[in-house]
Amino acid sequence: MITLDHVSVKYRQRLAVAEVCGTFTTGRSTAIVGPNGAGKTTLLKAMAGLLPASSGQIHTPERVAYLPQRTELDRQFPMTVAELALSGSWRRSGAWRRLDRTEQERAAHALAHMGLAELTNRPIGTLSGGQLQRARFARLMVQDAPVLLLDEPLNNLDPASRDLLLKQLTDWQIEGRTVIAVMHDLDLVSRHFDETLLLSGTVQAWGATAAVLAAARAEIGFTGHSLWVNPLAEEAGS
Ligand SMILES: Nc1ncnc2c1ncn2[C@@H]1O[C@H](COP(=O)(O)OP(=O)(O)OP(=O)(O)O)[C@@H](O)[C@H]1O
Repeated sequence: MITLDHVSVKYRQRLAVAEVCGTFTTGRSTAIVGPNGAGKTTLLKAMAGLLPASSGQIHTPERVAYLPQRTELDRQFPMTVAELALSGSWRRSGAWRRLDRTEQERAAHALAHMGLAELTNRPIGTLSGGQLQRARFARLMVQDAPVLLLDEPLNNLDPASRDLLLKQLTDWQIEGRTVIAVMHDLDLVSRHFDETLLLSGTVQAWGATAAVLAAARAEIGFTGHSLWVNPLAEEAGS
């Protein structure tokens, strides 16, 4: 169970996320949704331990794996697809220790599962967007963490890659892992996530997906592409 207790996160003096309180239950999936600039990525990074909370407490008793948004920068690392997947075993093998056969087999299995068996020796810079995201998912599979924090995992993908990764999200849920993902596609959210956190600087709603999305649509017309006002952005005068 991950608990957020009055969590706020600032960039310099400016609040990006304010007073978030709530619980992510072990084994449940949660979508974090909200308009641009709502603080979704910021909250996920804070939960991954990559940004400090400026106030409040984040309790994450279990090990987390974090998938940042995909960017062009990802392609610029001089590594192969196999090396990317294998880097998920870092915690078990240590940065400089020789990687044993078990870890290599684990990475090969994850890549095959992601349909990348033929591409293992390719530099990641030569992959398509969908192939790269599948390789990044293979790395997550190798990490084998009980909690997955995923930032827009299904954005801008070809249909085949999207379906494959969606199935992987479902498999992780069936395995009892806690899946927390920033999502923009509310149809996918309504079909695949148990709970939804609607964020706009502060928590607007958090609970069962059907109820949160129904309230969001009815009360504020939030469609996933809305121009809904972020109160923290208003405060900052932007
Ligand atoms: N590194 C940074 N330095 C300063 N301000 C930042 C930084 N990263 C984000 N912000 C600001 O914090 C606020 C929240 O940004 P964040 O990226 O968390 O939003 P988001 O909900 O993930 O948005 P999107 O849906 O557009 O990805 C925004 O006002 C943004 O401009």
